[in-house]
Amino acid sequence: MSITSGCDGLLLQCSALTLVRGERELFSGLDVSLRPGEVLQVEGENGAGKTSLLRVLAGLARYGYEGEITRPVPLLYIGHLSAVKELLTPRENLAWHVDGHADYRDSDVCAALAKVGLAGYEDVPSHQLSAGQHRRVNLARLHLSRQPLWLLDEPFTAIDRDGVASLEHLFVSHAKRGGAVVLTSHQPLRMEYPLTRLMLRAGGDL
Ligand SMILES: Nc1ncnc2c1ncn2[C@@H]1O[C@H](COP(=O)(O)OP(=O)(O)OP(=O)(O)O)[C@@H](O)[C@H]1O
Repeated sequence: MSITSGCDGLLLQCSALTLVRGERELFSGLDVSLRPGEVLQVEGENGAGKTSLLRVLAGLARYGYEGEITRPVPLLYIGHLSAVKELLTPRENLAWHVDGHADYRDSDVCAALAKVGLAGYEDVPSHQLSAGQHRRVNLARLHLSRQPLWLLDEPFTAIDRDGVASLEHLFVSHAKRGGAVVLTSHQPLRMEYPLTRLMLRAGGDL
């Protein structure tokens, strides 16, 4: 995969971001910029605004915020809730996500499922999968991704220790290829790669 960034080398930029949910201002004056090769971990206690921030950065929230956000490159957002359709199999779920990209083959889909440990589960109805296997179906999208920027909300939820290590390895590979990753997580990352950390504090302090 070759990755092209914006003209100033940025994959994402937001300036003076203020986020309001309900009656509460979650934070204000937040500046974030992502360059090729960066991994940013967003931290903070429950309710601090991590999911809200990622959704705004992904362009999924149309109101409730002020500030300027520039997204010069395609991005992949994977939220913390399961996007897996229960009536479809893992193979059908992934195929649905890449629908419209004629150059993805069924073998690519199966290879992505194998990389997240789901070889042999391709055609099992998704409602028969465990919580961690559901999560892995979602995360298999990373192996098919051509988007330079990944925004991942709690990617390690329900994932076992080996799965977490594989994901960390995948993030580092993506960053080394010139991509960037923003992820939320309550747990410390163990990857041997420079990490930028952003702590959100409930009440608005950054
Ligand atoms: N649609 C909404 N309307 C009103 N308030 C909301 C909405 N979505 C989120 N909130 C509130 O915004 C705050 C931040 O929520 P958010 O989900 O971004 O936090 P978080 O840091 O991701 O939390 P967690 O670690 O528990 O996942 C919470 O107080 C939540 O109740």
